Order: sequence, then structure tokens, then C-alpha cells
Amino acid sequence: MNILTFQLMEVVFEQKDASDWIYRGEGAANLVLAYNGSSPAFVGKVLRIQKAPRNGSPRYVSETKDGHSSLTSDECRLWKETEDLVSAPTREIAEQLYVQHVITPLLGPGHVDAGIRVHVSRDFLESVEKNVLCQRPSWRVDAAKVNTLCNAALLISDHSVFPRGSLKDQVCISVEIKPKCGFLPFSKYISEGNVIKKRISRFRMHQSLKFHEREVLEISEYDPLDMFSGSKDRVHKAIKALFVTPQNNFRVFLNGSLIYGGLGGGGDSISHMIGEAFEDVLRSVIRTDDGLRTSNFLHLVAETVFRSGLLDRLLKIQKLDVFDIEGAIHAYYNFISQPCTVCGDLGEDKVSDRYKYLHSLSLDESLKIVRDYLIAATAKDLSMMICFRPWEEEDVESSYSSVFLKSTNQTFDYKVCSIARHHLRTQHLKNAACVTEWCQLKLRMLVHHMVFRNPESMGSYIGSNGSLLTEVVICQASFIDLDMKPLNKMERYYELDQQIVSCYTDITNGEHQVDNSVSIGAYRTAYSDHSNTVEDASHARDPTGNISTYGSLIGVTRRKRRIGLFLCNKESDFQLLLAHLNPHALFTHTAGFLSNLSGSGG
Ligand SMILES: O=P(O)(O)O[C@@H]1[C@@H](OP(=O)(O)O)[C@H](OP(=O)(O)O)[C@H](O)[C@H](OP(=O)(O)O)[C@H]1OP(=O)(O)O
Ligand SMILES: Nc1ncnc2c1ncn2[C@@H]1O[C@H](COP(=O)(O)OP(=O)(O)OP(=O)(O)O)[C@@H](O)[C@H]1O
Repeated sequence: MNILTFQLMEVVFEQKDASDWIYRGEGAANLVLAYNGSSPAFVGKVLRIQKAPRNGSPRYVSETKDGHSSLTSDECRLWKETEDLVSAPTREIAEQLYVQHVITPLLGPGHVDAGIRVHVSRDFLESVEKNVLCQRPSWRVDAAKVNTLCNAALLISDHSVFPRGSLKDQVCISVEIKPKCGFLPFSKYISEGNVIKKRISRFRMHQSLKFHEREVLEISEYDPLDMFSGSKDRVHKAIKALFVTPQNNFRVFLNGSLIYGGLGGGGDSISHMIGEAFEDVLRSVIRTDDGLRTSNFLHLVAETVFRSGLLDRLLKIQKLDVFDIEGAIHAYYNFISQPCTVCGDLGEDKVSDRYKYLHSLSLDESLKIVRDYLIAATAKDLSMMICFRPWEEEDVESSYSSVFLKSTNQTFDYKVCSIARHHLRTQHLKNAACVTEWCQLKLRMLVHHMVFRNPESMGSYIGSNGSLLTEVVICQASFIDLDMKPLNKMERYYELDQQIVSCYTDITNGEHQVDNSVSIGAYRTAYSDHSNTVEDASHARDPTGNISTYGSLIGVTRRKRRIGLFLCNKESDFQLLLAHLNPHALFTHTAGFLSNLSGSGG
């Protein structure tokens, strides 16, 4: 443990410190706060604090009265090879060690900050909870609250900005991508009825279920198979799709503040800085003509992701899931020495030899299958953060490693290199490039003569002096949300998998008709230009006044014998209302509204 680590661990955040921490975002399990105070020790840090589910939310980790939990005895057996982890006094410490000893070596130390635990008082947590309440998405508030029984939180580098000292007054744009599972399972343990899993990505099938259960407003255009394809064009396609349907898979931050994407996950309203505003923000990083910056920015993100090789590394970890949950679940029951409920449900005569084989595996073999499955689960759920800032003179002497991105007429090209600015100026670019390792702590990407495939943007990076050097951007990539998945989630993984496939199969068989074309079109039109929403047409003519709080109809979705309306309130906040209502009931109960609908051309 170094001195800094030790000092920080001695810190206790008290009630008076709460106002220094502002809401950054949250997931299912943690609330993340960014530091807004002036103490040098915490500038450029975020605090990740645990949440506790409210009643009704699923819980996979049991807690003791002091708010702590520990690994179960089965989990201790599972992670026995990682000694420190098993002897950790609390689950939180074990999770931090899991990031350090299991995940970091796999992802590469340059891209992970396992964080430092700091003490937090109950008053601090209560104040923080109060302060951020109004910024939290309401469905996240309903699902979980700050775990005020917990007396520690994790202090981590704020990966949406550059480390203190290098930021100064510079603008920093960062992108958060949750790429999800990037391969099709190939396991022979996938049952015949679920063979669709070998053709359609889990993400895409899960979208249908989420849409069906109204967790998302529309089906994402994103497919992780594009992102992980290794093809530059498909990575670009994936980034564009994420931009169109960001859900909880894509966010953009400006100096740490969210400017694009949803705050707390897939179900919340999306805060978009749209159109020209987004273009304007990009001005400081992407130096090109108005109207071209967004597309060039997406190119830049795609190029960075593609060239970084980070996804290749991630994919390898995801592929530790060799058996698929349909195989791993049997190993799980072996491992916990419980009767296999999957085989039990099938009945003795239907249990195939393949499953019998799995049940004949030794404990150690079963352990490995389950452990690898859970490590892969972490890799399927993590996010990458990449931040960009313009390259400055002072960067010449910095200790960053560099990525040199050089283009020919049509494509980007770069090498990992260290480079001095005068070399760029004199255009002796090849001489300047000396290849170094990618997996350095930070990355600098020097974008030279950015000429994209789109001919319209060609030349847009040629500077006023005609030099080839026109745009230089520095970037840094990190992984976040590397949590250890609880062992007892295995059953949930199996159930969810079955649910996803069955919903998708029903849809393709016509059981649930998902026609979201209308809703997608309307939604997209609405967010790409707010002035295009049907401005309060329904409100103005609403005879009962009941609908007025919802504002304007912006889309209709139709499923078999059921329809749903996407409405938009005055703040352009999209709501899915009345979905799953029988049209007859809908008509009876909202006759006034439907007449407005026809009046507004709906
Ligand atoms: O199962 P999935 O694919 O829905 O992933 C869950 C995520 O859902 P999403 O990415 O929106 O589909 C889910 O994300 P959201 O809460 O939906 O933002 C969590 O990341 C969850 O992990 P954990 O329970 O917090 O450890 C994730 O659960 P794990 O499967 O990673 O355990
Ligand atoms: N180190 C970091 N730097 C900057 N932003 C961060 C960092 N860690 C988390 N965030 C922000 O906070 C959000 C929530 O964090 P995180 O994903 O770790 O929560 P979680 O509850 O563990 O997520 P999940 O739902 O996947 O379990 C992220 O989506 C990201 O926007």
C-alpha cells in the first residue's frame, strides 16, 4: 500500500463534506458522485457509493445489520485461488480485490482504476442522498436508495475528464459506451428450441423483451456484433446506432457534465443536447465546418474504438463464457451441490446425455466453468470511457504515450507512437512515429489530416495555412463498472435467458407483433428537432383536462390487439402511456384524446 493510499483511507467524509459531491450518474447497484470542491486530493475523482434495493427489488447479496455483506461460503470456494479476495473482511473489499486481481490483469492495468476505499459517515450519506434526490431518475429512486448503513465508499478517478494538471482550462469531451456481449454463443449445450441464440445477438433479443415490458421506448438500432466485428465500417455503424438510440449504452460528457444520453439507465428520459447545440459543443475539439462536427465526432469515436484494440481484449474475456448459461447452470448446481432444477424440470427421460455429461464433471471442473462464466458476465456488463481533448504545446513533454493517427485519402491510419509537435509541423510524420505499447496508462491520439470516407467532409481538417496538421486530439480510455457478479445470480441468468429467447421467438412467430416503426420515426423526429413535436395539440383540445399533463402525442405503437401511445410532455420528456390497453378500452376511456389525435393528424 503506498502512502497516498494509506492517507486517503484515513479520510472520513462527514456531513459538512456532502455539498462538495454532485450527482454524476448511477446504475442498478451504485450511485456515483463527482467532486466539486477544492481539495487537491479529490479533484478529478468520483465517489461510488453503494445503494440498497427498496422492497420488491431483487436482491442477490445479503447484508448484515451494519450494512456490510460478505462473500458466501460458496463464493469463497469459487474465488479460493485469489487468496486475498477470500480473506477480505467485507464483500466490498472483496469486490475491490476482484477488480485488482482478477479483472485488471485481463483488461490491462492501464485502463482500470480499482479505486481506494474511503470512510463515510452516516450523516454524509444521508445528506448526499437528500442533495441528489431531485436529479435521480424516478424509477431509480423507486428501485433503490443510498445504503446509509455502509461506512465506506470507493474513490475512483473521474474517467470523464483528464487527470488533474492536464486539464487546466481545456475542454474535454468524453464518451461512455456500454458495449454488452459482442459474440454469438456457440455452445453445444444450447437447446434446440433456443438455437436462435446462435444467430441473433442477446442484446437484440433482449431489446424485444425490454420493449415488450416497456423498459425502453424503442428498440435500439445498436448491435454489439457490429461493435466487436473488427470491421471499421461496422464499428462506425455501431457508434452511429448508439448515437441514435443511446439508452444506457452511450453517453457523452462535456467536462464531466452529461450532454447526451440518459442519466441513470435505459428507462429514464434522455437528456440530449441536440442539433446545433451539440455541434457547438464539439467546436472546441473537432475543428471543422458547422454541420459536420457531429458526424466527424462519431467517426473519431469509432476510429478510436476500432484502433484501440480494447474491444478485442474485452471480447476475449467475454468469451470465457464457453458453455453459455445453458451449460454453465448445470455446472453451478454441481458446484453448490444442489439438485439441478433445470434437469428436474425436464424430467429424467428428457435429460440429454450432454447434460448428464456436465453433471459428471468434477467439482474443480464445475468451479472453473462457473468462475469463467461470472468473469465473462463482468466483461459483458462493463462500460468504456474515452475522453478527448485538443492537443496542446505543453503535451510535447508530457509522459503520455501517444497514438499517431495518420490518414491517406480515404482512411485513417495510426500507429502507437511518441511524437513531438515540430515533427508534425514539418510534416515529416513517418520519421516522427516510433511505435510503443498500446497498453500505457494514458493515450494520446494525434489526428492528422482527418479525411473521412464521406467525401463531403474531405478537406475539412486542412488548416488555414494549408498544413497537413490540422487537428490533434488527445484521448484516454478506461473501463468502469467491473463488479463481481454474485454467484447466486446464476439462476436469474438462466431464467432471464429463457425469457429473452421466448419473447423473441414469440415475436418472430407473430405472437407479439412489434411494429415500432411509427414510434421510432416519431420519437426520432421529436428529439432531432423539438420544434417538430406536435406542440400541445392534444392539450389545447383536451375536453377533460386529464391528458393535459402529458402534452402531445408523438407516436403510436401497435402490437397484436394492443396499442400504446408515446406522449411528450411540455419539457419534451417522452412517456409511454396506455401501452397494452385493448384499443376498445383505450377508445372508450380516452375518446376525447383520440379525437384530438385525428385532429392533429395522428
Ligand atoms: O442482464 P443484463 O444484460 O440486462 O445486464 C444488467 C444491466 O442491464 P442492461 O445492460 O440495461 O441490459 C443492468 O443495467 P441497468 O440497471 O439496466 O442500467 C445492470 O448493469 C445489471 O448489473 P448489476 O445487477 O447491477 O450487477 C446487469 O446485470 P448482469 O447480467 O450484468 O448481472
Ligand atoms: N470512474 C468514473 N468516472 C466517471 N464516471 C463514472 C465513473 N464510474 C461511474 N461513472 C458514471 O456513473 C454511472 C454509474 O456507474 P456504474 O456503472 O459503476 O454503476 P453501477 O450501479 O455499478 O452500474 P450497473 O447498473 O451496471 O450495475 C456510469 O454509467 C458513469 O456514467
